[in-house]
Amino acid sequence: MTTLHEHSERSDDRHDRLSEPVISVRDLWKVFGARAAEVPSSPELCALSRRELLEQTGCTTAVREIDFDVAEGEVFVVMGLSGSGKSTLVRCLTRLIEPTSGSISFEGDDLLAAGDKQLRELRRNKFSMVFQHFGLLPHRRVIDNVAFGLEVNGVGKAQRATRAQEVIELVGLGGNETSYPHQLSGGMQQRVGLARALAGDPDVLFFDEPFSALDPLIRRDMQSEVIRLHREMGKTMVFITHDLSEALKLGDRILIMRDGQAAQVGTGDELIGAPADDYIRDFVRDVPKSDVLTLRWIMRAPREDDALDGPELGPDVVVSEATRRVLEADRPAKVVQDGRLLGIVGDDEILAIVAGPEGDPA
Ligand SMILES: Nc1ncnc2c1ncn2[C@@H]1O[C@H](COP(=O)(O)OP(=O)(O)OP(=O)(O)O)[C@@H](O)[C@H]1O
Repeated sequence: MTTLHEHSERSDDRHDRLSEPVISVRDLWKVFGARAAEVPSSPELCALSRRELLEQTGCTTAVREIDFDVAEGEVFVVMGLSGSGKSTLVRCLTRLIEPTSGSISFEGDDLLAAGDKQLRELRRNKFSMVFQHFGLLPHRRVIDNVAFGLEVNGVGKAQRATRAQEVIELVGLGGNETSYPHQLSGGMQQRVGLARALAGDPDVLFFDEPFSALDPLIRRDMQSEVIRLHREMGKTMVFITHDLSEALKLGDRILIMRDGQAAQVGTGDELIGAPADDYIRDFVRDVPKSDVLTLRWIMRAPREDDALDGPELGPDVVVSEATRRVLEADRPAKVVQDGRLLGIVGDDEILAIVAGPEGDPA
């Protein structure tokens, strides 16, 4: 499994970004089938299993009672197994699929009330998508693929060439402007996809399993690239994946879906440190906890015989990064925030996570 250090570097500024949500989803349902509209408000139909519902009504509930907010500048990951409803949910957020019921607001406006014209505007100026299969135009050079959205939006030739060149450099594709997609590797093609998505300076980037088709090493490069771009540009991102390590690496918060429902929404350390149920516990079982859990999760109250002059560390420092300092010190580390002692962490707390038995931290 990949190490998750990038995630930990990112977590420090996570708490600084509380603001009005960019996207706000409440009680969202998407049911497929002729009788779809009946399902959300019918206690009898809601009580049926997926299979029973399908047999009795011909309907499939892909998204069920989902609530979440995405904050400005947040990377919000939607993850789950195949068929759990990830794509349907995210397509509802851009109205590529019409939800059956519930509400979605985008930048404070009711997205479900938007007419065709408004939707076109939103898709042109506010949303961008990056897909698994790149969606590049084969007969256009890299620069023309990147500039395509700008061209559609009526941006003049000189201006779109300048902007396309800018984003091409940004994603590390400088020198490949005149290549055709088939002349590029999968990773480079996906960089073109990224550049194209960034060209119009959207408010939100939606990623639908963008790296699933790439080799593992290229995939890691691309994940790091997304983290770097996010650091540089601070864009709000909604990212679908079925890969937990990818979710933990990229996500400020992660929504884990199961059979259309939200099994848990939380930060990586919340999912690992406080799994909502056995399903999540099982899901996160193989994650190296020391790479995700922070000192906040393992600290304990000081005892009378504890020396309180050990090294000071913040509560959001990841265990794997604190390990050496704690083990090298001859007294426990103090977990301190804003000058306040929150708890202490000694060798035992560290070793229970780094070397300890499989299972949840105490
Ligand atoms: N157009 C449709 N008509 C009927 N059922 C659908 C339709 N689209 C999706 N579904 C069903 O809704 C459920 C959720 O599908 P969805 O594609 O959103 O899941 P997913 O988590 O994105 O899966 P994957 O990772 O395989 O893409 C599945 O049971 C799927 O069969």
